Amino acid sequence: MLTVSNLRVFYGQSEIIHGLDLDLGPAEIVAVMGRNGMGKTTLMKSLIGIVPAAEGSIRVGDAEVAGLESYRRVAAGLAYVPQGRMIFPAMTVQENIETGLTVTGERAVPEQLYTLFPVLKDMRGRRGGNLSGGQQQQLAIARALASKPRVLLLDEPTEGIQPSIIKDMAKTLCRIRDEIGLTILVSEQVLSFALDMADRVLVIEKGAIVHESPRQGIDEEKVSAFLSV
Ligand SMILES: Nc1ncnc2c1ncn2[C@@H]1O[C@H](COP(=O)(O)OP(=O)(O)OP(=O)(O)O)[C@@H](O)[C@H]1O
Repeated sequence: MLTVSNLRVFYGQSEIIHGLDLDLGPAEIVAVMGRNGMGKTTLMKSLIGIVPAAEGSIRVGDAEVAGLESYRRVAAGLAYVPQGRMIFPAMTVQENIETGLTVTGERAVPEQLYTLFPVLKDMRGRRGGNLSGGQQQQLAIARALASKPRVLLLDEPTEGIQPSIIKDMAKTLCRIRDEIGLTILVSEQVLSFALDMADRVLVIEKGAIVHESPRQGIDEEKVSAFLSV
C-alpha cells in the first residue's frame, strides 16, 4: 500500500536519508524506531512532500507521488500528523477537523470520527489550544483521517503525552487499522508503545534501516540497545 524505494534526502550537502526502502501492506502498522537525530522526521517530511527527495520512488497503491506537491499526495491517499501535532489553537475542535475535509468535498465531520474519538465530540465547540496534549493528539489524528486516507503517517505521536494515555492511543491506532483498514507508518522512540500496536518494527540509524522484525518474536533487548546507545 506504501512502497518506497531508494529514497535519498539531503539538507544542503548532507545526505540524511540514504537510499531507504520500505514496503507496507494494507492494514499494517509499521513502527520506525530510532534515537533523536536519526532521520525519522526527515523521512516523514519527505514522504508527505514538505522536504523534497533528491531521488527515489514513493507509491501509494499504484500511484507514484514522489515529486508531487503535498496536497496532491493527500489526494492520492497519504495523510500526515506532524511531530508536535500542530493543531490550530485558536480554532474549535470541529473547525480543526473540518480543515481535513477539503479533499473529500464533504461538509460535515463524518460521525465515524466522533465514534473513534468520543472526547472530541464532547469538546467540539472548544478551542483546540485548550485541549490537553493527549486530546490534541487525538484531534490531529482525526483531522488527518478526515481526508479519508489509505496511509497515515504519524511522527512521534507519544511525545509529551502521559504514559496512561499512550496505552489508549495504541488501542485507538489498532482500531483504526482494524475498522478502517488503514496502513499506518509511525515513528517512535517509546518501545512499549511500538510493541502495543505495531505489526512490524524497523530501526533507523543515520538515515538507513539497520534492523527489522515482526512484533511476534521480536528481540526487545536488541531493539532497546539501538535506542539507548
Ligand atoms: N532543516 C534542517 N537543516 C539541516 N539539517 C537538518 C534539518 N533538520 C534536521 N536536520 C538534521 O538531519 C538529521 C536527522 O534529523 P531528524 O529531525 O530527521 O531526526 P529524528 O530522528 O526525527 O530526530 P528527533 O527524534 O529529534 O525528531 C539530524 O542530523 C539533524 O540535525
